[in-house]
Amino acid sequence: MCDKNTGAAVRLKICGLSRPCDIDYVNEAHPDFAGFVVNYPKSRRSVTPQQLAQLRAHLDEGVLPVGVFVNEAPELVAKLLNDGIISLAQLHGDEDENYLKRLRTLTDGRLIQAFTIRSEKDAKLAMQSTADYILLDNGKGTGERFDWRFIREISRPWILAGGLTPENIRQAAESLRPWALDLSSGVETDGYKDRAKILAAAAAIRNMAGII
Ligand SMILES: O=C(O)c1ccccc1NCC(=O)[C@H](O)[C@H](O)COP(=O)(O)O
Repeated sequence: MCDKNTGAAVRLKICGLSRPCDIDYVNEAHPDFAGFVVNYPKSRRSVTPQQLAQLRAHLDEGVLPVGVFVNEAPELVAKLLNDGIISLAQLHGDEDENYLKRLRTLTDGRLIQAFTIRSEKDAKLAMQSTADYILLDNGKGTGERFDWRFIREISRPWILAGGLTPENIRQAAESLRPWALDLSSGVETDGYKDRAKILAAAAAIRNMAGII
């Protein structure tokens, strides 16, 4: 069975929020998910768990906060889920099935596992994840697409990420029919989230409702 996103509108995730004004922008645009890169100083988008809690407190109900983690201690990921600071955890490092198993003993929270897609084999491997959702990406917020030809049959809900912009998400949604689209660099200007681009992405998604 090819479980593409048939019928239902595609969901939108805006990722890499780090400033109070970024929260204002997503509260105005109302995507389905708002992503925060947590405890990963190599990223200019990284926030501490304390900053995450402060930012998240101002997020509108209905925009679900997602913590993005790179090889984080499962205890911290579980605590943020169990305390309701985040609604989902996105695992964006080298987390394996043992890591997921350990995390499942600590929390019932929903998990997204990210995969870097460099070949058809990578895409096939992603299908085997026991996470609730898989996210297919070009890396870690690189702003670049992976080769979409590597994606064939996807028999589970999946999130498309990497190099998406307000201008190309319609084509992406129509041709690949993912469950959700994830944008970060594509809604930034000079390295910061851009209100107009976030609103344009949300408008593009709304205009697609009923089309894909
Ligand atoms: O954004 C980062 O800096 C980052 C760092 C470490 C792990 C993940 C990270 N980003 C994940 C995302 O922002 C999205 O899931 C996705 O990669 C979108 O990327 P982009 O191509 O920039 O739109």
